[in-house]
Amino acid sequence: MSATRVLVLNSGSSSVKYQLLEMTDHSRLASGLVERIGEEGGVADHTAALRQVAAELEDRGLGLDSPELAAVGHRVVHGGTSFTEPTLVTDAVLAEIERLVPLAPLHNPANITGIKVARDLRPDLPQVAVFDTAFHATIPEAAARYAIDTATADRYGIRRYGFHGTSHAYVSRAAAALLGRAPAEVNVIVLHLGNGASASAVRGGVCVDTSMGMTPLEGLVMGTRSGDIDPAVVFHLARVAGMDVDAIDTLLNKGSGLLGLSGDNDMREIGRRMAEGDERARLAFDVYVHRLRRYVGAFTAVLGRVDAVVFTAGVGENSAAVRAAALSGLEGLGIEVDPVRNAVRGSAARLISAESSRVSVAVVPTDEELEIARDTYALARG
Ligand SMILES: Nc1ncnc2c1ncn2[C@@H]1O[C@H](COP(=O)(O)OP(=O)(O)O)[C@@H](O)[C@H]1O
Ligand SMILES: CC(=O)OP(=O)(O)O
Ligand SMILES: [Mg+2]
Repeated sequence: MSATRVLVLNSGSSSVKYQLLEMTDHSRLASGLVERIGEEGGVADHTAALRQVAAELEDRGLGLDSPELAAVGHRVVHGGTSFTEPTLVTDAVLAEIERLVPLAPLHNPANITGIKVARDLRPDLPQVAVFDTAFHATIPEAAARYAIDTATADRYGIRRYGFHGTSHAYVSRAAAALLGRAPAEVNVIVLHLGNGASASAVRGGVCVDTSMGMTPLEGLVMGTRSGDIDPAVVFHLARVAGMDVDAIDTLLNKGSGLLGLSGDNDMREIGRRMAEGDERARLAFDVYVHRLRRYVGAFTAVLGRVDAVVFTAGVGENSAAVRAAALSGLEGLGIEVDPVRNAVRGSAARLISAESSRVSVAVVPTDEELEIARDTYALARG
């Protein structure tokens, strides 16, 4: 029996998502989610969560001991400058991912635990790390550098890395396919709007800019993260409000964004409240879409010529209101959304631009797990 299956593990700060994929036809054999890790009513920690994943697969006759399993692919959020491609995990690779923990304290520790548990269960199996940052490694220095002292920046790894790379890679390719063209021929702005959110500018299949920075805090307004903010706000909160660094970190990462503005981090809830005339919800929505429009303008300038603006992830795939509002008034940039097409719901990649729009506007469902599985399988097969 040949091994043609890949298990994908996406360990987040408080959840573990998994998918088991058959790579000959890309069918999904199993998928699931363990939530509320470390919270009341949830499992104790990531080790317990991963053991639960293994047990769930075992119960369905799809356990990690299956000879059909070719490899395990792990989403690793931060690869720093060390990892720009999917990488077979060795002790040295694991040590380097650990060294990068200060750059992604919420994410990398969970990813490391996932790798260790899977390796303990199947030491003979290739474990592959697929990095959120890798697709952004092509961003030129002019866009990746922050304008701070170069020696300090280099010493502490301070630069733009970018995240959600597997999604930006998958979606920019799928958008080219939707336009019936090769990725090398098209310039695309991808708007990945999930709980975390980021925009990227992709020129001919190569990423040239992105909104997230050294960490996943910069850029767009997110569910609980502020996105762009004057860095002096941090000094002000420390000096005037007397907050310590950890409290400010928590405020900006977990208590800001839609949640901070309105009390709700879920765009569906914002929509419901807006329909009832709730002004805080309206303001949160307006701040969210204003930031999006700003990045579309900026990345239009970065790319020079834009063939498509593409919406993806939970909000991007489902919220016609966000899509319409974010791109309203951009006729001058050749961007026009067709209201009827935009209102159509569905799970397929689709165009929502008007006939007269110079730039195509599309909705393309993302599939980070499939992208990770493909990268993993390619590497495991050698
Ligand atoms: N029908 C919908 N309308 C508006 N927003 C939606 C809808 N369905 C899901 N969302 C939003 O998608 C977000 C989650 O996106 P998702 O890509 O699943 O997140 P994650 O980053 O956790 O993978 C939620 O905050 C939710 O507000
Ligand atoms: C990097 C990042 O923001 O990931 P997520 O959207 O899963 O929080
Ligand atoms: Mg997601």
